[in-house]
Amino acid sequence: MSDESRPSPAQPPLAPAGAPVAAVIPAAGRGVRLGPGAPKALRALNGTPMLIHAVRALAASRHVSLVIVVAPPDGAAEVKSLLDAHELPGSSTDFLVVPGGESRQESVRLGLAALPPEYGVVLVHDAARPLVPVDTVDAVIEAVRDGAPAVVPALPPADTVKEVEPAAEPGAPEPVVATPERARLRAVQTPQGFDRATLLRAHETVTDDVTDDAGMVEKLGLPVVTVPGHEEAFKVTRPLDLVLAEAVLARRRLNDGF
Ligand SMILES: Nc1ccn([C@@H]2O[C@H](COP(=O)(O)OP(=O)(O)OP(=O)(O)O)[C@@H](O)[C@H]2O)c(=O)n1
Ligand SMILES: C[C@](O)(CO)[C@H](O)COP(=O)(O)O
Repeated sequence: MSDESRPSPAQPPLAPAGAPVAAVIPAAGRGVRLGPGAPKALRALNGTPMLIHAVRALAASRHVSLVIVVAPPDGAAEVKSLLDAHELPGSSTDFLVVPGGESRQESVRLGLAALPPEYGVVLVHDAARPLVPVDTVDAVIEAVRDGAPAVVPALPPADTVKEVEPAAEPGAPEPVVATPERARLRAVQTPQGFDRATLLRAHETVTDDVTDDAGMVEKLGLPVVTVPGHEEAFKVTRPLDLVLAEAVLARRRLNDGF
């Protein structure tokens, strides 16, 4: 039998079951769309900084053993103090804080530069998604450990989506170019989960502007899969999102004393 016709041995999973999991939390954005104030990740939700909610959400997974927080460029010391002041009772998760960069992509890259070698699975989670449920975090981890190089939590859009020719002036009418078939569209959230080598390669090689890390893996030509997202994993972007986040926290307090 020639080498070519011999059946190839099964590929080992990229990130085998039990591979240690680290999470990078980009938290260095200004939050321009939220309006004037402190950097978005440091603004309070129910009296606690949004970033602390996000860190707790990731550390709630028993699989996550390291969280790397990417702080506003001049705010690393403040973020370290915040983490010290908001201990996570019963958690064995370790923390690192590094200063971030000009763009989300650069902030994630700076976080990855601090990643110790033993972590085979890496999650990237927006500080601006402070209320993601632990089940969503665990579903992403499970899919990566099952062999997917890149995993994104996703939800079907509630609205019909149009492709337009963007107007030069904000608010000017925009010609509609197409109506993509809604059943094939998904709105993606974080945490996005990756086999470590895949994510590092994506950040080393892809230089185009992208809005999420999975998009970089797509540019490498590698498969990205979705798992079900969650409505509470929404991104706090505009002022109304703060109202919604406070309402979700109030409902959790009523339901389970969180
Ligand atoms: N230079 C940047 C820009 C963004 N982020 C992080 O990326 C996540 C998603 O970005 P987004 O919600 O767009 O945050 P901002 O960039 O802060 O928002 P805006 O565009 O309104 O300023 C946030 O957790 C944000 O802190 C980051 O770490 N570094
Ligand atoms: C990564 C992300 O949250 C996935 O939906 C999103 O792409 C971030 O985009 P933003 O424009 O930086 O908020």
